[in-house]
Amino acid sequence: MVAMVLYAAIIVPVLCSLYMFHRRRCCKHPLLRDYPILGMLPTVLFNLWRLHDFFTEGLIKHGGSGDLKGPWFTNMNYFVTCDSRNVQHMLCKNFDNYVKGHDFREIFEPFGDGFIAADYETWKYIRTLLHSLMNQPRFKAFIDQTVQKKILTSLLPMFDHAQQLGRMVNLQDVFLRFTFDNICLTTVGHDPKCLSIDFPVVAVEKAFRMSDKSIFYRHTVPNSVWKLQKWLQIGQEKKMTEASKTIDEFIYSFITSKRKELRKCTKEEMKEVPLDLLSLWMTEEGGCEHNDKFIRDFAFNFIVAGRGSMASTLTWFFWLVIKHPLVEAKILEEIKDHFKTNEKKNDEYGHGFDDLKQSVSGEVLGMEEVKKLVYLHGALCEALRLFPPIPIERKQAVKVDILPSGHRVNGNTMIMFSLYAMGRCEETWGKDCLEFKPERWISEKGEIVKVASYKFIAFNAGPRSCLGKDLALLQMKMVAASMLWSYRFQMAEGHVASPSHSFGLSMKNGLKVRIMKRDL
Ligand code: HEM
Repeated sequence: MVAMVLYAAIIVPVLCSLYMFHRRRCCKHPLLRDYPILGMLPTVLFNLWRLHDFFTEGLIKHGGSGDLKGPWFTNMNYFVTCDSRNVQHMLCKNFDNYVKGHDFREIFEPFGDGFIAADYETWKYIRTLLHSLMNQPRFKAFIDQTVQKKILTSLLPMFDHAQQLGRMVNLQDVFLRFTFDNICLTTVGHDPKCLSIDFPVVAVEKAFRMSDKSIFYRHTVPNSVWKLQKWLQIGQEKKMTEASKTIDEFIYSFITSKRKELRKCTKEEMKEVPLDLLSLWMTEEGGCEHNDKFIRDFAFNFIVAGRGSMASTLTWFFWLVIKHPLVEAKILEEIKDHFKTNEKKNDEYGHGFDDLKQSVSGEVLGMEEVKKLVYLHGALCEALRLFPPIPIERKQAVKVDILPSGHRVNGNTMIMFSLYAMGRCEETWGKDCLEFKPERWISEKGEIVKVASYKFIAFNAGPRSCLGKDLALLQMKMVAASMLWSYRFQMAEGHVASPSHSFGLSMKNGLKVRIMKRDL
């Protein structure tokens, strides 16, 4: 017995020292204090309430990059960076060496083989196809008309109703509902009508929110924990399974009905099919030959890509604009200068659409019209710089590489880059980087200043950059212009804006506002 205790007294410290030595070797550039066994977890938990700002400060203090180590045995170890040279290297120059990887696909399992989680040939194939579909003028015209109708028939009437009743409205919830209806119309041609005056609970929209939550949860615990929960079907994993079932039923029902309709069509009739993305894809050469699961993954990924990011940007944009009345005044002045002195002409969608515009109160501008609103564009870019909807992205190195900052990454190193911190770097944005200044986006000639995408990173950079960037900016300008033109918004008393603990950068407790009609 005594021998055993003596043996343990020698072996345990030796093992601990070896472990510490190994840990120091692997963690040459610690970002935070590395505690025995628990790693950097205690410091992260202590600062959870201001995580993005905390990481921004830490990264800037350490020259833009460093190691983040999770507890022992969890394998939650990352190289973290906000150095735009590293990001340019990973996303553009040495793109092939940095993939989403197997771990990402496991965590993002509901995304299946869709473009968000896929790598290599599968990703390349879908990207090429999407690029050609999204660039068709008739698809852009379809989105333009869909958004205008949605603003006129759902968004503005809902604000009118709330304003008449003197009700507070949670703008974040409104934008999530609006963008969900809108992206469902764009993807499958169906309006789930989440945005209406009674704020209904729509099962499939609720399921998408739950799926977001579950994927975030998987980032916060070791893989073994959520996998065990999934196997036992308990906790958040049980909710994920239920949400996936609802989402799948929703998407598969459209795939089945579209297949049936298309089978009946002659070649000539094919040209007249609806212009939603799924119909367009399924009428492409070979489009119908993909199996249902492949088309389901495609639709799921597109709905996710087009939903949360716009809702998040609009929420932070309105919060910033409400806090900066001078910016609001300049946006209104710009709209007035361009449109309110002349008769607006917008008859390209025919009589039916014009009749609709006559029959509802409120104003809406089309995509061609909002292109002229440079200051509003700058204000939205500023919101995206300070509050990128996807605040952190992850990549996995395939082979050993030396980053421009001098850090070495090994094959399989997990890398995170903070888009949030990159928008707040003094070297890129100057001493006033924390200020909301739409003017920084406008040149002396009155044009939008072009910033390299690996610096203005909200839409990602390189071959995997956002395919919906231009459409998203135009749609958000249409929404913002029509809302600001007709209403004034006042923040609820005592409202504190802080990011919630979620995968996207949403606002904790939403954005509650009082609405007043604007007299111009
Ligand atoms: C404010 C709005 C938006 C922001 C900030 C944004 C941002 C991003 C980011 C950061 C990525 C890279 C994701 C990754 O690889 O992990 C991405 C990809 C993508 N986005 Fe957006 N997005 C927005 C709106 C949209 C909209 C409205 C659409 C579609 C109508 C869209 C379509 C796509 C597509 C198809 C990709 C995949 C590109 C690829 O993997 O090759 N996005 N977006």
